[in-house]
Amino acid sequence: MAVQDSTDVALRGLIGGNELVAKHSAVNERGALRLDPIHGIEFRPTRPVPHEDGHVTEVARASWDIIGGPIVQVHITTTMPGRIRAWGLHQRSTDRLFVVSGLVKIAVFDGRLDSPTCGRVNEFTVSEKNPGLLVIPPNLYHGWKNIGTEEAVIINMPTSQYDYEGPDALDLSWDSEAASRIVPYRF
Ligand SMILES: Cc1cn([C@H]2C[C@H](O)[C@@H](COP(=O)(O)OP(=O)(O)O[C@H]3O[C@H](C)C(=O)[C@H](O)[C@H]3O)O2)c(=O)[nH]c1=O
Repeated sequence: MAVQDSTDVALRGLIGGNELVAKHSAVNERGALRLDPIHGIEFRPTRPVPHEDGHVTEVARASWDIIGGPIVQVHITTTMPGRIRAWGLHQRSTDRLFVVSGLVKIAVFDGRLDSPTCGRVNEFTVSEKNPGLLVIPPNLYHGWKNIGTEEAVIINMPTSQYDYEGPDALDLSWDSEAASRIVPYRF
């Protein structure tokens, strides 16, 4: 009884201090993502299709609403284990990201003052076991961390071609003092 009492006191202490948190799933009972999306963000989970020698995973199809426009560039960017690439922001281009391999935590912050979801953060943990196409419209801070043990391979199909003379790519270093003031998210 004495043990129970002291456990109870310890629990109350933790709950009061917000240390003890409920372990929510990334999906709901129907398997859909449990997430309030940032205005303009879309995620289309993809089911790998088994065949006699492996799997086919669709990355993009012109018929999907989420694609939103023609594919003008496709590139692969990789991230080494433990590395963080953040925060990027495009003023005109939309990113269309697909994690081909590796385990990646992608975070997006809506700092757009005129957005109905201003201030919101979305987090997506994606991998070859949880694949999907993530569309990130312009003017959202975004980035990711490779939380796996292998080099992560990510396909991007931005809606504009990379402009060598005037890149539409702003960078706010994730470990800068400014980032800690502006973006309420820590990897
Ligand atoms: C897209 C592109 C880039 N580059 C050069 C420019 C930079 O010196 C270097 C890395 O560029 P960037 O960080 O834009 O590339 P990504 O790794 O694809 O960036 C991605 O991760 C970050 C976090 C984001 O914020 C971007 O939105 C996201 O696309 O490659 C080229 O030479 N050609 C190209 O087509």
